[in-house]
Amino acid sequence: MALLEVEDLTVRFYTQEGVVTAVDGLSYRIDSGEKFGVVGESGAGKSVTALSVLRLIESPGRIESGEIRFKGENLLEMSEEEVRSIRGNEIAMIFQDAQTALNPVYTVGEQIAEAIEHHMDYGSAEARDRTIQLLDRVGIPEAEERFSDYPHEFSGGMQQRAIIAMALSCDPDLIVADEPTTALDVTIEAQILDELSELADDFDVAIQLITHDLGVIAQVCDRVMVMYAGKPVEKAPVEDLYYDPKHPYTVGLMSSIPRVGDPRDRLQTIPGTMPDLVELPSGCSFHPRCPFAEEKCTRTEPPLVDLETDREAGIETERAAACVEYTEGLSRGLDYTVEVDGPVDETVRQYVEGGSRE
Ligand SMILES: Nc1ncnc2c1ncn2[C@@H]1O[C@H](COP(=O)(O)OP(=O)(O)OP(=O)(O)O)[C@@H](O)[C@H]1O
Repeated sequence: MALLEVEDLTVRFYTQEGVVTAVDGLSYRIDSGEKFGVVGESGAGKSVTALSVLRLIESPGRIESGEIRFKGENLLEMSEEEVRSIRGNEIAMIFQDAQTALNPVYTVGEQIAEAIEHHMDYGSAEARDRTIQLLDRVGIPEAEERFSDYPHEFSGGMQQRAIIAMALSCDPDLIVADEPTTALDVTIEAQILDELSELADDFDVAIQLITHDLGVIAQVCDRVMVMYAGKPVEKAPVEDLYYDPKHPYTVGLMSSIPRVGDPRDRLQTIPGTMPDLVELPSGCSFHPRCPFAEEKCTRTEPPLVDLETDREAGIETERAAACVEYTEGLSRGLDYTVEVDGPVDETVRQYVEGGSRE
């Protein structure tokens, strides 16, 4: 059984500008111990998806429909109390901004130990020992001494490590990590991603990793879902996505990953911006930005198609894409080639060695 199954999830925000459909009929699954990536530009609906899984959508937002099954139980039908006991316990979260996750008036160690005492029913000495072990395990040197440091005495990278320790402290089954390393220096980012990936294996915890950066996905994830304007446009095992992307938007995201020896000194981005979610373009939402778009793309909204069965993709799908090419067929087809130099999971490291991000 999958650990998490999201089925046909729709989330809307009722704003003064109109009704924003931030997530639209989204389905996916994450298996136990699996590292699942969600990627897309700003406004794709990645964070809203993550907040839905934690049942943290607040007014003016509303989960309109769908099911979110965690270990077979629909989170959307649970009482607030039941959800609270799952949150932070069986499902932990890591957000981008360490400052909001760590309370400045308590020491780092106290905060983690308190979470352990609260969720795991440990005594204070045991909780302290476990905290020190965890701080050490996430790569904080002299963990015993650093237990009594305040958050401001930690560097940004160390704060993020402490947050990872906090997330792991209650032995969760799933960690939802939303842009966990975006605020960090590129070299530190690569180190922390490596460790996160290793820790997930060691602790047998699944990860839903949210990022706008396919290089980050490459370093950590097994499978990936690419989102655009609230919908999945492609789902694939990470290697397949890199070597053989099926959706033009994925190809656009890939061209913004720098590579070693690449003469470009700035990231290429996909021309145009994410559409207004109150009023999406007709047909395929990506068509105004798609270099392969034809007239028919303005008429038909392509469903996510399972590329192995040619049927509409369900939550179990391994390889799927939502492009007119896979339903009606484009008259000129999708004409691109992809060149990947070296193993996929070294992409990030290569570019760290190759130069700076800007
Ligand atoms: N509190 C809110 N009020 C109104 N609209 C919201 C709210 N939160 C999200 N939205 C809408 O949902 C859309 C998707 O937001 P979401 O944060 O999930 O995007 P994202 O893919 O995570 O991008 P980012 O990387 O910028 O966080 C936003 O563009 C916005 O229109």
